[in-house]
Amino acid sequence: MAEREVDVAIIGAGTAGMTAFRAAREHTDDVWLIDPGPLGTTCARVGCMPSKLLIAAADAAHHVEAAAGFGVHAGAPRIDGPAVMQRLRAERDRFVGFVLEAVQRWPQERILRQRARFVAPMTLQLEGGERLRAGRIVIATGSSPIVPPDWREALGDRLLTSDDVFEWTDLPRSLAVVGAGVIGLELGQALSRLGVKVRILDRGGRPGGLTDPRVLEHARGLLASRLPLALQASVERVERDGEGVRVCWTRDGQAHEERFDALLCAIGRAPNLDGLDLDAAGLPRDARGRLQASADTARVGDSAVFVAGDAGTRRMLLHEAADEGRIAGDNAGRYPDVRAHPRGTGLAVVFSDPQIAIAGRSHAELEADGVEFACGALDFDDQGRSRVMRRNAGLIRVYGERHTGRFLGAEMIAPAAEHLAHLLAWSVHAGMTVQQMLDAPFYHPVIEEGVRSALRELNRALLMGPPPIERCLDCGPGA
Ligand SMILES: Cc1cc2nc3c(=O)[nH]c(=O)nc-3n(C[C@H](O)[C@H](O)[C@H](O)COP(=O)(O)OP(=O)(O)OC[C@H]3O[C@@H](n4cnc5c(N)ncnc54)[C@H](O)[C@@H]3O)c2cc1C
Ligand SMILES: NC(=O)c1ccc[n+]([C@@H]2O[C@H](COP(=O)([O-])OP(=O)(O)OC[C@H]3O[C@@H](n4cnc5c(N)ncnc54)[C@H](O)[C@@H]3O)[C@@H](O)[C@H]2O)c1
Repeated sequence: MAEREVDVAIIGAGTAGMTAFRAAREHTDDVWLIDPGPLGTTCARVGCMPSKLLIAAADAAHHVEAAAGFGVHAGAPRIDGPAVMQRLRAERDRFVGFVLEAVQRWPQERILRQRARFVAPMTLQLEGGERLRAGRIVIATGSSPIVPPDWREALGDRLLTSDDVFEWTDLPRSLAVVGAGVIGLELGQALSRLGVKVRILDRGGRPGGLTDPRVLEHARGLLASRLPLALQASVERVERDGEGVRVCWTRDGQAHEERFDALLCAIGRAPNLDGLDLDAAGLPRDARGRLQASADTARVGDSAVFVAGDAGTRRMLLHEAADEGRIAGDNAGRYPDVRAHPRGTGLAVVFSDPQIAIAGRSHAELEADGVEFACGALDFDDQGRSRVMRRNAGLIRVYGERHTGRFLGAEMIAPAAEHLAHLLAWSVHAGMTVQQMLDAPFYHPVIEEGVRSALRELNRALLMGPPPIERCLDCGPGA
């Protein structure tokens, strides 16, 4: 059997694998990227980009309906499903094209379009029969939607995941969405706004991954008023009903049953490790069979194997995959001179309406770490600029460290949360105190004035500032 000795083998050519490839090649040319394809990354093909394209169409429909609140009457929007999906797929293909162009610029002989699995420590078997013995290996195989096997068996092709949605040529009439995590909320709300009869069911009560009890309570009420959302709903049975599906669930002791065209399963994603035959790799794994890599080196134990992106155990987010790919690739390239790279500040955004975001450390993380912290809050109901735009719904809570006044993080369901969260994550990243943030300029009238009000309350709670002046003039009317 052909066996090739190589310096670095990278399994998976998604975002993490591609950044790892680039970083490792700074140290050696003998770097091999292995992926059966289709290339183009989850982000561009079936993730971040197509989901945001669907949300953009939904927002357009929503703005038409919301215009009446300003006295502007455009009539009921007519949704052309095939046109919505056609634009989505065309733009999606454009984004995928950019990724493919980048791969095509690399030395093609170093890209092996095959699936890999371990047959021994540091030895990979490729589908085509060849074996690679690698000095270092980066595992960047991404993740896949979790689908209960009995649901798949019962529903067949009427069970969909986010991987299927962006291939649609038209919108369905109705859809059960199971899971109100990031994917369920984003896709469920967008489809609902595009006229699909949607019901979102979640067995838990933490939509969008929020952890702050007050923000959570606010979010539950706000989302339930805008979305067909049932939290703490337990799906008891799913079955095929002709061309559609029947979903039976219970909530508060009450049984419900409803028929839909299909069921979108959005109950989480699991790292793609099953096909790797990790037992043969001799790598330490946790109780769930996942690879535990050091956050700042991406290295698994004291092995020469590194993990990056969704294949690891940290947050499944694009910028995390890119960072980890860079760290894993750099360390695989320079091995054994492994270096620690400080990790970026936490930042997560759900593109629902209102958006949900966590910047810096979450409430749950601060509690788990035993940090002494205080909170400030602002309800956007009366926030000046938000009210002007009829987007005055949401709550932000900001956290600061007692004794030092250091700003630690925030959770929110808020208008323009994607922007507020960046501002706040950057403040955490820069190590700012709450007072330093308050000394920075705030324009008027802007949504950020709401953040200032929350920070003033926080500074007071830290005993580092005066009591906020109710309806103060420099906050702008209503801020
Ligand atoms: C619907 C959806 C929306 C999202 N929206 C956002 C968003 O708005 N913002 C955000 O930050 N994140 C978002 N994400 C998450 C983000 O897309 C992922 O965190 C990121 O793309 C993961 O990149 P990766 O490199 O780890 O995996 P991938 O890009 O999936 O790459 C993994 C690669 O490994 C290959 N592979 C697997 N097994 C093998 C094997 N045995 N041998 C060889 N190759 C193999 C696969 O073919 C694949 O090409 C979204 C995800 C989804 C599903
Ligand atoms: N905007 C973004 O950044 C973005 C967008 C989409 C996806 N992503 C990434 O993809 C990951 C996966 O997203 P996801 O939404 O699939 O997972 P998730 O972990 O965010 O949410 C899964 C939800 O499903 C619920 N659930 C689990 N089992 C269930 C069951 N049997 N019945 C009913 N509900 C059940 C859970 O309570 C949870 O609320 C996210 O964690 C995120 O990292 C990010």
